[in-house]
Amino acid sequence: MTASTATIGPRTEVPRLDIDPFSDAFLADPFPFHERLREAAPVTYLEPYGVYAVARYAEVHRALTDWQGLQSAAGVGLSNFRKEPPWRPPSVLLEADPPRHDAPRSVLVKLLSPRRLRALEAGWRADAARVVDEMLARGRDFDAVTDLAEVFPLRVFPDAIGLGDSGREHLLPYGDFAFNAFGPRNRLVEEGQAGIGPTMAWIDAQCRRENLAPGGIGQQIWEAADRGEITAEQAPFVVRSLLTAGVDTTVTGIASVLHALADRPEDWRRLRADRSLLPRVFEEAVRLESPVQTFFRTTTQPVELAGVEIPADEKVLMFLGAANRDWRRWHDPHAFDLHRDPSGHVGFGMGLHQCVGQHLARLEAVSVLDALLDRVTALETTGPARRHLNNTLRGFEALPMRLTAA
Ligand code: HEM
Ligand SMILES: O=C(O)c1ccc(-n2ccnc2)cc1
Repeated sequence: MTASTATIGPRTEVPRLDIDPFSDAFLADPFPFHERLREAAPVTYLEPYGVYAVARYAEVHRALTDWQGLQSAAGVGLSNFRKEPPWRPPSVLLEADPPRHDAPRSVLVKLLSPRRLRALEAGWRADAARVVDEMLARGRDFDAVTDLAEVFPLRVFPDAIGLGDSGREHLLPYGDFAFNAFGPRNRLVEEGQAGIGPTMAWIDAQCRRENLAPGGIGQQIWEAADRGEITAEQAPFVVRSLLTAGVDTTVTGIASVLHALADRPEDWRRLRADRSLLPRVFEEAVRLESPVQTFFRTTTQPVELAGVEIPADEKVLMFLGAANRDWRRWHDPHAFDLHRDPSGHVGFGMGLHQCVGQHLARLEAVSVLDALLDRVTALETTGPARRHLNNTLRGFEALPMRLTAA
């Protein structure tokens, strides 16, 4: 590590670190790098990309909530939309600031609220039971990723949106590419780029009103446009945000919670006896594993952060996963603790852009966990987890496991 320092702000030096947060080494095992970033200073400067970085809880929380000083409309990836064109029309939520951000946000807050999702709950729980029964019928050994975490979201989410039956195989590759695209044009983006054309065309087609089934969330977005809550120009992009975010995130989230709970017989017994703990278990898994590891902001003016003045028009990389394991905020931060109060974690962001899909993600995860807890008395790993590398998502290729049927 070459850590030279340079006085960038008038008062506090900012360590310049030679750390590439999108290298295979970092993505495969971020924790040693998170430690270096947190302990170097509240604000650091990453030389490989010429961006500022925050990794401690306090500064990440500040960057997430100061949406005027650190905006999303210049992109929440490495690319600064003020300097280079985005790879696709920007998100009308994730890559928008008030006032443009407000109407699409309020439509999704309503359509994805816990109350609205309750209408889906019975069906999702029945589907989770079927998926687990099908798995159990194949024997004790399974892969928590390919047999469960990837199966269940694709079983329930496209139907909830109102997608047609054909082409759903495009959803995972599209999400994987979009989450890679928040990073630099590295190998992960290059590999995803090849062949993305037909996938992008399929995604764009599914956003059109005529391809969305009546009663689905997609159609409800178009009906919000009919009521003038959003414009007809915004409607397809609101649908697109759900297609982009709706699968890879929950696949990663479900795999993360199974990875956290495996080989913990005491916790498993506790949960079989008391299901009211499940929502908190999911939140603790999202804190500890942080399926979404990073997002950027862009300074709109000189911003003072922990005594450092960051000039205008600079990219600031927020290490959500590092903040969620900061000893300054969390007792025993690297431990999965069923009894901890995980509220305040930044795994779903914080403030204006906080994840509007978190209730849907939680309902999927709780449905799967409940179905497993009903049928299984022990969940053990039978081999090493294999990581799936992505510039933004921290997920798995494989999670070999063995279960003991009740
Ligand atoms: C475990 C699963 C998930 C995680 C960890 C996650 C994480 C996040 C994070 C960190 C943000 C904040 C982004 C920022 O501040 O720039 C966010 C925003 C968002 N999420 Fe999620 N997400 C998940 C699942 C979902 C799902 C399933 C959906 C949709 C069905 C979704 C839709 C959104 C949208 C639309 C935004 C933008 C909100 C806004 O800009 O106002 N997310 N999510
Ligand atoms: O509008 C988009 O394209 C878009 C919106 C939200 C996400 N996201 C990230 C984490 N949870 C959701 C990703 C893409």
